[in-house]
Amino acid sequence: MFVNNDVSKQDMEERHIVQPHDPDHPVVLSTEDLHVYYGKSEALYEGDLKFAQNQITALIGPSGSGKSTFLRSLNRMNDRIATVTGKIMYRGVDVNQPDVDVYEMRRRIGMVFQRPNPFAKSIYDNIAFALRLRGVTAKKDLDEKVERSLRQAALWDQVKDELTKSALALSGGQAQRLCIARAIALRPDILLLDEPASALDPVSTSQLEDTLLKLKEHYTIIIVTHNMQQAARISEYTAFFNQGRVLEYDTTSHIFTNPRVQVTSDYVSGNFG
Ligand SMILES: Nc1ncnc2c1ncn2[C@@H]1O[C@H](COP(=O)(O)OP(=O)(O)OP(=O)(O)O)[C@@H](O)[C@H]1O
Repeated sequence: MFVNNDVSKQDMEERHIVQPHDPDHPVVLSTEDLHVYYGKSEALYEGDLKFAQNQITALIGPSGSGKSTFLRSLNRMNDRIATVTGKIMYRGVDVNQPDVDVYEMRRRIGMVFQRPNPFAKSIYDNIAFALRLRGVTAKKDLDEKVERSLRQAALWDQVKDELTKSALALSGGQAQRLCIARAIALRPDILLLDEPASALDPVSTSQLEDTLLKLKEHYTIIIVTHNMQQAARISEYTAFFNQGRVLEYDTTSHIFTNPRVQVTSDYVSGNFG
């Protein structure tokens, strides 16, 4: 009756995966036969997903279903804590190979975490820090890049007169946008966000969503969220995870208005568990 853990045979038979295929938004990242193990315990089974350029993809599903495990594998944040097998194809290169320069890869595939984690430095230096490490030292260049990043993260107008102030004095929503500015300062291609609004109030959450909608003009965004309305509001594609498997993947409108898998339907309508 049951295949691994509590995924029922019915869920597996109903499994419905529709990969994006839009010529205007080609696939930039895909996983093939991705499995993740914490010790001997398998946390992710066959995560095969494709991600479309300049689109937002939401990863949803109950707690412990493997969303963060999947997301963190994409730029190898799980390297030290898990065994990740399978391919992670980024623009034709399997970045899950041992000879890949992980540091450089993470410049292209950046991440923003659940809790805002600004450095104990000034607002300016939070962004300039990584730029300097990468050899940007001329003040004019740094100023330009700091401003561009803060503008894209919709924080510039609020902080432009206090760039030397400690980042630790920012509100939660501002601090999270600073972390986004920090991530985009290096001009990544893909932005991974792990529940970035979970610690924010509704106003800050709404501002963050507006920011993400603008950022998708420049970046491909993959976001883990527990907030169904948020997924519905901002994403073009949604993947539903359950018990370490992707049970349904489709356009967000399909997932929310016409889900094919019963457990997806139960989850998005709040009848789960
Ligand atoms: N560092 C770790 N060591 C061991 N097991 C882990 C670790 N991180 C996650 N797991 C396990 O892997 C499974 C998937 O967890 P994961 O955090 O990916 O789920 P999730 O869907 O993101 O959950 P949540 O929504 O609560 O963040 C769970 O059984 C979890 O206990």
